[in-house]
Amino acid sequence: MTSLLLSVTTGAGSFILVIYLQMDKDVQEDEGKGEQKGRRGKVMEPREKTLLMDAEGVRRAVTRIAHEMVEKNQGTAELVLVGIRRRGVPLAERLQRKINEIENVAVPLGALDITLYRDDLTTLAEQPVILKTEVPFSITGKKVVLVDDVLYTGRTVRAALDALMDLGRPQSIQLAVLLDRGHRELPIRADYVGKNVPTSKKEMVSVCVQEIDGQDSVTIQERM
Ligand SMILES: O=P(O)(O)OC[C@H]1O[C@H](OP(=O)(O)OP(=O)(O)O)[C@H](O)[C@@H]1O
Ligand SMILES: O=c1cc[nH]c(=O)[nH]1
Repeated sequence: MTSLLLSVTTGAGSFILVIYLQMDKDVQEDEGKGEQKGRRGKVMEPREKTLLMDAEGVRRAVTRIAHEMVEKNQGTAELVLVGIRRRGVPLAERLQRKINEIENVAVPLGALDITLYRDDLTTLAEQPVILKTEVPFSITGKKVVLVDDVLYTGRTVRAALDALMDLGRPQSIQLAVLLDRGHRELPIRADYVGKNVPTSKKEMVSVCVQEIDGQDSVTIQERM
């Protein structure tokens, strides 16, 4: 309850007038509890997560991309997969397994850490964690498919291209991502996309994979 104190002076003297203001019942009851309320007193959840892909959706996207890769490259000759750490790596492993199911061929698989190639390396507040780059085969002359979970500004992929070029001279480089959320800052596009999702820059997309996060999902929410 909110009250208003008014000092009133009349011919009969001065007195204090107390006016009690009636508020929306649900606002009134929750007053002082520190929760964020809407105009009608309802608790607002501006950072609510929305599910964009569940485990089944992720599985279907990986299966479709594997088929598209085989189709586009007319088989698996000279094809190699390189996942960008961290979540691009388990996705690349799944694509490798799927391609094996389709073509009965185990295409070579590598993992790339792009940290030292990031264009914001010198401005990072914390000491960056450098993970291992493991590409145990020559990429020279190969059709490399880079794999990552999210494509946003394109800066991670730019760094990955530089990291790859330091390893050899591929015949071509293609890009596969589970989710493309737009807002590119560089002239980069994906050859294979699990799902295109128009987003606002205020939003954050999170990909979870079983191997790292204990479940497969893609969610979107407002940034904190
Ligand atoms: O197109 P971009 O603007 O570069 O964004 C995409 C990258 O952002 C995420 O990685 P992040 O740098 O957040 O690190 P993470 O792999 O540890 O999640 C994601 O895994 C992509 O690699
Ligand atoms: O929303 C985003 C942007 C970059 N990287 C992500 O993983 N999510």
